[in-house]
Amino acid sequence: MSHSRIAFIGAGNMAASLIGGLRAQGLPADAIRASDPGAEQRARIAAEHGIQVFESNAEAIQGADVVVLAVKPQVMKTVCQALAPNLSGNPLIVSIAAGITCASLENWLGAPRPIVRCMPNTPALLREGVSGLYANGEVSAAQKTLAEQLLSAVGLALWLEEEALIDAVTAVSGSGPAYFFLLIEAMTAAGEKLGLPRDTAARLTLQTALGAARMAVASDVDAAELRRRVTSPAGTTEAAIKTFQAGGFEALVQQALDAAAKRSAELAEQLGQ
Ligand SMILES: NC(=O)C1=CN([C@@H]2O[C@H](COP(=O)(O)OP(=O)(O)OC[C@H]3O[C@@H](n4cnc5c(N)ncnc54)[C@H](O)[C@@H]3O)[C@@H](O)[C@H]2O)C=CC1
Ligand SMILES: O=C(O)[C@@H]1CCC=N1
Repeated sequence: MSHSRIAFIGAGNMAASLIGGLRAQGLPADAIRASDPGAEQRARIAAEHGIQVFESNAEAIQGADVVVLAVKPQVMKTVCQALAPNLSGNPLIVSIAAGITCASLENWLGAPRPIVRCMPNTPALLREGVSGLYANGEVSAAQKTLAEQLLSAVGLALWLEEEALIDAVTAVSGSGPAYFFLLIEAMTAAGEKLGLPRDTAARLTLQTALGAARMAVASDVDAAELRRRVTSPAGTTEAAIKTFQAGGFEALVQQALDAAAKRSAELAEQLGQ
């Protein structure tokens, strides 16, 4: 990574997280460029990270070893078709867009190209993200290492053998932070209904979420065993868990993730044309 030049197309939230992670890992500012039509985004990212910014995508990719596509899925086709004639030196293309396949990218970029498709998540902002990565057949071993270094700058990076599994990764971890936020919202509201001041209910919930996640990550036993250790026979936890299970909690989680994975595949179908 130390000698690679990286260009970001789109300087929004995910690009800012990735650039922050790369800078924190010691990649020099002059190795990173970014382009965005938004003057505000350009000014913010330049001020925050000291990198060179461009209004023109074509200018930003000059001399790049890695081009990171960090625009919304809906504009990806237009962006790629405009980039295609300006790509020289066959850089590694890294796409973080939800629901855009390697086949669509290859089609829009106009030639077989080394492409790594990733699904990161927003905790990347705190370098606590996790990403699933898939490399097409054109990607060299050195380029795979580059992509992995890029995504591991903001968290855990896990390779996938099949591109279709990106839909499952999107369902589990891409959208996943929102499920935990929903549980945090619901537990805070329930604590308030039980009589706690809102702020106390929120702080109890948040620290419990953090503590439970840290315990589960650090532990050498699985989550089911950790749950059993909290659950005294005929105690309070058992009363709550039985209520979750009577309401079909596990089946509901499966249905929710099935819906997310299905939507990811549908988006690929719709946006890939
Ligand atoms: N937010 C999330 O939880 C996740 C997002 N992603 C993917 O990351 C990608 C970026 O998402 P965010 O950073 O959240 O969006 P964002 O809206 O913050 O950033 C996108 C940026 O692209 C810029 N842009 C628009 N048209 C452009 C063009 N023609 N050329 C260059 N830049 C252009 C916009 O001005 C904006 O700054 C999306 O494809 C999304 O699917 C992936 C995983 C999780
Ligand atoms: O909701 C979405 O479609 C995107 C993809 C993963 C997280 N946000």
